[in-house]
Amino acid sequence: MRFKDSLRLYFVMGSQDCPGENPVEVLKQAIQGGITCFQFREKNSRLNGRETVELGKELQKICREHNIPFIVNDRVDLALILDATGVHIGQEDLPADEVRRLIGPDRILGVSAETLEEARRAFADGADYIGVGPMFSTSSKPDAGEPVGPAAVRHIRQQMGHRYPIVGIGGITPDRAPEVVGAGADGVAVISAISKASSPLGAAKQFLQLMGNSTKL
Ligand SMILES: Cc1ncc(COP(=O)(O)OP(=O)(O)O)c(N)n1
Ligand SMILES: Cc1nc(C(=O)O)sc1CCOP(=O)(O)O
Ligand SMILES: [Mg+2]
Repeated sequence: MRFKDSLRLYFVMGSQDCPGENPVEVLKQAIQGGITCFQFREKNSRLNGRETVELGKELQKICREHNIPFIVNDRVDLALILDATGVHIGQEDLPADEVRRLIGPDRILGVSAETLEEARRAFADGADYIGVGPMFSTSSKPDAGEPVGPAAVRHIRQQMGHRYPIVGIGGITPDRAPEVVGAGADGVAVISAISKASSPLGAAKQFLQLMGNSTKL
């Protein structure tokens, strides 16, 4: 499977995203439901460094057992400690070209991009894929800006062509996912619609069912 195909249903989660639930169980269910990639995003959480590494190891093990790419958000140090598949960084994080140097050629590098200029720069700096968002309003990331909508994906895709992997993120629910892939994204990245669903397994299934064979422009 090409990495691009792993972006179809990209689940992003940290312990802060599933209050009252065990993140390990949430991830297991999401995998049963069919997620294709996972990002460990421990952000403003209550865990200390050691607890973060311990949780990361548990989640990484489950991903390995199911052949799911395991991406670490923001932290190159944690990605290296966990021997992660890759790392995802945003525009306010370390520069993408420096991160590429640190992680080497074989790990996956994801970079957030809102505009065509940021998208071009990300790929020039060594990104394997970009995360474009927020697609819709979101309560999972208080510092996310105004929604850029699927139109931002459409614009980047039309200008850059089909070679570049793109995932939409932010406020995406199963019923809105087809708009995002219809605009040209390879897939959707999702926190709360899976982590806070009464059944993460059912939610993941619903995403895949509704996206069906929705194709890119
Ligand atoms: C797949 C994906 N896309 C975008 C983001 C957002 O990254 P960033 O802008 O650095 O914000 P934080 O996630 O660090 O709050 C992402 N994490 N994943
Ligand atoms: C982590 C993240 N990044 C965003 C961006 O726009 O770059 S929006 C976002 C939060 C996504 O969570 P939910 O699926 O619950 O809306
Ligand atoms: Mg970040």
